Amino acid sequence: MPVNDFAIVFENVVKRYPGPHGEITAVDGADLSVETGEIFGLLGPNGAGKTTSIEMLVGLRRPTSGKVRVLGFDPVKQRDKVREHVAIQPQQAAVFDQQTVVELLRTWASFYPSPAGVDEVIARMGLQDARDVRAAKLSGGQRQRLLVATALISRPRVLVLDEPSTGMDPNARQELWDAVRAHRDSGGTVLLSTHSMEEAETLCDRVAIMNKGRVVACGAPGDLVLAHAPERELVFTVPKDSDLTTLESCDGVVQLAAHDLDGGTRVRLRTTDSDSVFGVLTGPLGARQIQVRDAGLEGVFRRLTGSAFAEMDGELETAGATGKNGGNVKKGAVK
Ligand SMILES: Nc1ncnc2c1ncn2[C@@H]1O[C@H](COP(=O)(O)OP(=O)(O)OP(=O)(O)O)[C@@H](O)[C@H]1O
Repeated sequence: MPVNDFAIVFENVVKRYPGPHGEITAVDGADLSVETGEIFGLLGPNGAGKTTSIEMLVGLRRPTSGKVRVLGFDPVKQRDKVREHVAIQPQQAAVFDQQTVVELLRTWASFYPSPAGVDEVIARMGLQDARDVRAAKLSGGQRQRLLVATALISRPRVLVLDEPSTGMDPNARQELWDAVRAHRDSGGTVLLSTHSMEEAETLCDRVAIMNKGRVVACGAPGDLVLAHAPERELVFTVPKDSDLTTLESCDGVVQLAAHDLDGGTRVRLRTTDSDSVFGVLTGPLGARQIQVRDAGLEGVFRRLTGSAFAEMDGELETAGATGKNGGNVKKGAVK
């Protein structure tokens, strides 16, 4: 796809800030491209460079080097064009506390030549009950949704949200997600930063994981899990005194723990090749109550930015032998 067909393009983007002990490299050669009509998530630990990237995207900061394009426009040189088509949720300070939700959105709508309908945006953000409530009296979640509503009022082609669900309860978050999806479904593009793996997995078509100013992985959440965190944990029940040696010798088995219960033996197994294990489970072993869990995006994130698969460790406290694949195959307590 030619560069101009992407809604957002970063090519080898570097941003350095002056610091007390020399320059700080906030973004260190980042490359990414966001297609028109997708919900794209930026993930990364604190200080990874997400906010700096967003600020460069909307023309608030100039890259030290590299190329940033939004809808084909240079956000620094063509800031007016970018303002016309790209909206970012404003910061809290931009909300006038004494205005009601409807008054405030009417004010925002007056800034644009062909704004969205105020009541339509109120409904889309689930703010009907708060329509005539002053901004000062809104809950944290309502206020956050109002900020996103002010961005939607301009009918942006690209909607940029910096940690939009912060402070929202599950219902408010669901409404936000529905509004973001509706924006995508009507042809818009969304770029959002988030610290919530659930938000990234549930909402985003693709995500980029940033670490130390670089994009270290990019793709659909499911594809990233397959590529970077292939381990699966399987928990199942087999008849008491089953011979587990065939299972232990399956390709990819990393760890196995077994614990006798009243109705059989409960087994917890970690493997990088669940297909090879499944044949044995459903065939000779006659396993029941099979549960499968992957590490999700959380596992990818940990692996690429720090520790790997830590959430599964510690649950398998057992003494054991070494399996065929070199990992520890352990037998003992399973909770
Ligand atoms: N105006 C600034 N001046 C100097 N350094 C800055 C400035 N803004 C950000 N930084 C530094 O640049 C790096 C990247 O910061 P940035 O805020 O872009 O990261 P982030 O991924 O958004 O982090 P968070 O998740 O905490 O918001 C950090 O080391 C930060 O301290």
